[in-house]
Amino acid sequence: MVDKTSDSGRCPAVVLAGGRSSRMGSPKAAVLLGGQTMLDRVIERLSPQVASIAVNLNAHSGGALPSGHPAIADTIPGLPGPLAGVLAAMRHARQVAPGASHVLTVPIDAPFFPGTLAARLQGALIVGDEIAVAWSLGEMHPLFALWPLAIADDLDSWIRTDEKRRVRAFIARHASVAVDFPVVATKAGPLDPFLNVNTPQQLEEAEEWLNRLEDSAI
Ligand SMILES: Nc1nc2c(ncn2[C@@H]2O[C@H](COP(=O)(O)OP(=O)(O)OP(=O)(O)O)[C@@H](O)[C@H]2O)c(=O)[nH]1
Ligand SMILES: [Mg+2]
Repeated sequence: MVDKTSDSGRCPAVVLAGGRSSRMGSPKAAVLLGGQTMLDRVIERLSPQVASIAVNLNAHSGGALPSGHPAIADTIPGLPGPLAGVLAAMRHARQVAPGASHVLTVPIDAPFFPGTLAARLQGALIVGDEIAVAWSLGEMHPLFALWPLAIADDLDSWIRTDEKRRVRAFIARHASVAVDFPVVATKAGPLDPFLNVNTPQQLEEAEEWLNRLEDSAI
């Protein structure tokens, strides 16, 4: 059986922010929601859950961000798609947390993701070497996942050969467990905790949810 976690009992995490943000029109990491950048918001939500946080910025040449978290480039430059970021996350985790069996990934554009994300994904591992993936409302959220570091070499060769590089297709190659997260009950109705903010209009909607949520802890 593989260790479910790092030595601290918490896993390392990587925020996936290496996309083009073409629908938003400007980098989503720097977009403001409730007066805070999306990156700061995601880091704030993730910090109590994990052992360490790095940020995948695709072609970024490395170094630290203003928040002090390391920025990591894709390990295979020029291959589009989020799996390039997942691979970079696996390689990074192997370096910074040699005892860890998995790395958690969280995309930059889902500002209300659960505060129990890491604990519930880790707790769902059965044998210990599976991918644990978040679901809500009957839909898979494949970038909210705990990835076993042992499958990094398989991902490395698979993304070089499979042109579509679909995240779901890669998950289907391996043992996985699904973890269902409930909607968040608010006075204004149910909120999908994985609400995705890709466009300026969705950003406005997220701002409205934030105002409604002011009194309710999520
Ligand atoms: N490293 C890396 N990450 C990516 C790439 N494309 C998408 N991602 C990440 O995958 C996640 C989901 O992708 P999208 O929601 O489509 O984000 P996006 O590609 O920035 O936005 P669009 O250009 O509007 O599709 C985001 O967290 C991105 O940062 C890529 O080419 N390389
Ligand atoms: Mg998105």
